[in-house]
Parts: sequence; structure tokens; C-alpha cells
Amino acid sequence: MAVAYTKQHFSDYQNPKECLLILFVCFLVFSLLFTFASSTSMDSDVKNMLFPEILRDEAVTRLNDLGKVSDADGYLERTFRSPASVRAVDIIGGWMDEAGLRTWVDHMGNVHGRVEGMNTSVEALLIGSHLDTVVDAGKFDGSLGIISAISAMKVLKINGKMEKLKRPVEIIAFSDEEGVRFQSTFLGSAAVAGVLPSSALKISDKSGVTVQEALKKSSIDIEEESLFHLKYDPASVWGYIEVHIEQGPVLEWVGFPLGVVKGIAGQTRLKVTVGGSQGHAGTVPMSLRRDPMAAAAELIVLLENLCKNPKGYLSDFGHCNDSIMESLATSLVCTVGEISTWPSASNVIPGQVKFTVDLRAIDDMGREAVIFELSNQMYQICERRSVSCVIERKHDANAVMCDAELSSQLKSAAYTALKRMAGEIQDEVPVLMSGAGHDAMAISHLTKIGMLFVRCRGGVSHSPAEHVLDDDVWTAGLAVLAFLETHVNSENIHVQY
Ligand SMILES: NC(=O)N[C@H](N)C(=O)O
Repeated sequence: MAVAYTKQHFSDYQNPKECLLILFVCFLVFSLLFTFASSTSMDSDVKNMLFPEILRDEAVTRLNDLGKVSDADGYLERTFRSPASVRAVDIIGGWMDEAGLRTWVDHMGNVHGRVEGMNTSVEALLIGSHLDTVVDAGKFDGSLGIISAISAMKVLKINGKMEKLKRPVEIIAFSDEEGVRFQSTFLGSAAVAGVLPSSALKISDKSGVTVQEALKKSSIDIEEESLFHLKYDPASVWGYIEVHIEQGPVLEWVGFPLGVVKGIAGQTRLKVTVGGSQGHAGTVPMSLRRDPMAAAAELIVLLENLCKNPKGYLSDFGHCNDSIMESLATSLVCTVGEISTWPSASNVIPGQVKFTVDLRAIDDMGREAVIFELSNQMYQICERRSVSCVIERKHDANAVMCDAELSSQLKSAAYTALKRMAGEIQDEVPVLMSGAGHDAMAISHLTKIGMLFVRCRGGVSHSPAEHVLDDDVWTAGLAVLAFLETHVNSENIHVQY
């Protein structure tokens, strides 16, 4: 039947005009089919260049998986060398292995994954972020930087570019950036940068366990001399980059998934201990009390007032010129995030109150001036109230500026990533300051640093509500990939599938 139908079909078109028409129609159909086929294959080529399975799907799955590695039930908490932290080290090490990196864990619990590339003897590019979290944390803070770097390296391995890297590349997942357990942050990155004093091993947590003991309990023996071996030789390092969730609202506000960090504000952590006279809540008349809780409340309100209006408090202070004052007015932020009382019962006037002060500003001299003035006024309040007051400095990190050249390379990488994702990009990649501290601050003592921020929903961080869109995770991975590709020798690349 089909044959008969075909014959009939042809016999209907014996007229040359009709033949031409049919040829024209055939040509049109063929061209349309060709255009469709080639555009489909172009789409899939572009899609292949974007590696969505690795840079988005797998990266997001890994962020979710790591977000479940917690010491607490029902919320995320992973502090320096806690059991969950040790599990996270194993998981991250496994991902690094799978991405083709040589891995090891150092004496401070940092996980390293390195590939030598073509020239083992030239300076290495370091890429890092942290594996520890705050209490009741979000799952992107720190983990996003580690996972996007591993994913990008995995793509380089798959597309045959890893062994063509012109310099060694090393990813480091740092063990302590939040400083929750020991109050002194950057234990891991400061050791690698060679700026961690050996006295840091003796700092103790709330239950009296020292850093050294915490490492020993989790199978790492460290002595003071080992710290010396952790330090990287500056001559062996080319630079350091870090990808991190923004933790603020700017990128969302300007509608951009990535931004380049210009610099990081300096920060100081204080511990204030106020001592009074412990007593019975029902029997000690108000006029005879030496209540450290009421004193602490006054100290905290002083802190808030001073930080809201530094000009009003520091205007007579000789070291602060107008530009420092201006910088303080726009960047100074102060927080009391932790407070405890002893013995902490509703019918007892406390004997002691301890609280933390976290104080940040872009200008280091300005920050010092604030601490000086704050301490003076705090002591005066305590004297007036006849309570004792001890102010200890637990952590200091000066403000750091990112390297201009590295920042411009990161900006190009971010631009390439955005262009690959969305076609033409009209706007400039935003440049912003970081109010949050980062391992890059410690590493700046070793080498030049650059950072990329990734947009987060509502600017919320240090909260389980912290969120990054799957596509923004993808863009971040693409940006690291684009950055790494500038360190690849592009001749003779053999794809390995
Ligand atoms: N990125 C961060 O959240 N870093 C800190 N630990 C901070 O306190 O800013």
C-alpha cells in the first residue's frame, strides 16, 4: 500500500512549476530542521560548558548534606574539633579525593586538597573557606566557599584541564573561623599564615578543655613546635581567594548574584566580667546592693549609645581626625551576643555577670579609639556602682584590603560566569566591603588575598534562615571555574570522560 501511495504521489507532480515549488518547500523544511538541530546542539554545548550537574545540583546536595553534620539535634552547630567537625573533615576530604586532589589533614584540623599541575616548583594558588559554624547556623556560611572550589576543580578534572594548570592549586577547608568554642577566631588559617602564637594552644573553652587537648581528643597530637611546621613559606604561595556568602543585603538589593570584596572591617572581641555582691533577692535593700546585673545593663546601653553615635562620645579625642570620625559613623557596629550570670537563679542577686563585646569598624585607629573610650567609661560606671570590672581582649584582627589585581581577576571571572549563565551583562559587577570577618584576614599575613561574595536571601546569615539560590550556587562555582581557567595552559587539552 505504501509503495502504491508513493508512486501515485510522484505521478501527481509532473508539471515543472510544481516541481520547483516542491523543491523550494523541501529546501525550506530542510533549512528549518537544520537550524533547529544546530541550535539544539549549540544549546547543549553551552549547557555542557555550564556543568549544571556538578556546579549546581551536586554542589547544592553537598551543601544540604554538610548542613546536616551537626553536634546538636534540630539545629546546626559544628565547632572546632567537635565530633561533628571531625565527621565534616572526613566528608570534605572524600569530596576532595574524588575531585582528583591529594588530601591531608594538618595539625590544626584544616583539610587540604592539592593538585600540582604542570609546574610543581612555582607558587601555589590557595582557595579556602571554613568548615566550622556558629550555634544554630545556616548551611552556606563557610561551606559554600569550600564546596564551590571543590566542584570547580572537579570540572577541571573532567574536562582534562587539571593537569594543565600552570601552578599548583590547593583548597583548604579551615577548622576555625567563627571562634565559637575558644573565642579566638582563625585558629586554622592563622596557623597556616604563621601568625598563631603558641600560647593559643593553651586557650580553654567553657569546660576548661584547651585547644591542644581538643586536638588530642580528636586524634591530633600537636606540640608548640608543630605550629612552626604548619606555617607556609610566603615564597611558595602566589595568592589566596575565598568565595563566601555575603551575609548582608547589598547584592540582593542591587539584583546581582556575585560581588567583589574590596576589604574587610577590623574586629575586636572583648570579655567583660562584672563582680558584685551576691545576695538574697528578698532581703537586701536596693540602696545597699552591689548588683553586677544592673551594672552590666548600664554598660551594655553605654556600648549601644557610643556605637550609634561615636561623634558624640569621641569628639574630644585627639587621635580621631574628621576622616576617622566619618568612617566610624558609617562602619562602626557593636554587639553583645553572649551573657551569663552566676549563680543564675531568679531569687538570687548575682555575684558575677560576664558578657562579650564584638566591635567592628573599617578604620583600625578609630576602632582603638572606641575601645579606649568605652573601657574608660565602663570603669567609671563600675566605680560609681561599687562593682568590679575586668575587660579582657580576646581577639583582634585589623582591617584588611583585598589585592587590586586579584580583585580585578575575580571581577572578570564573575563577569564570565554571569555572561555564560545569562548572555550579555550590562551592569558592572558590584564591589563591596565586608563587615564579617573571614579566613582571608589571617591569610593576608601570608599572601595577597581576593574575595567573591555570593548573594544571600534577605541578607540573613548566622541563622537557619540563611539561604542562597541554587542558581547562585551554580554561578559561584562557574566563577571559581572561570578564575581557575585563567591559570590553565590551554594548549593540547585532552578531555577525559
Ligand atoms: N563570616 C563570618 O560570619 N565570620 C565571622 N566569624 C564573624 O564574626 O564575622
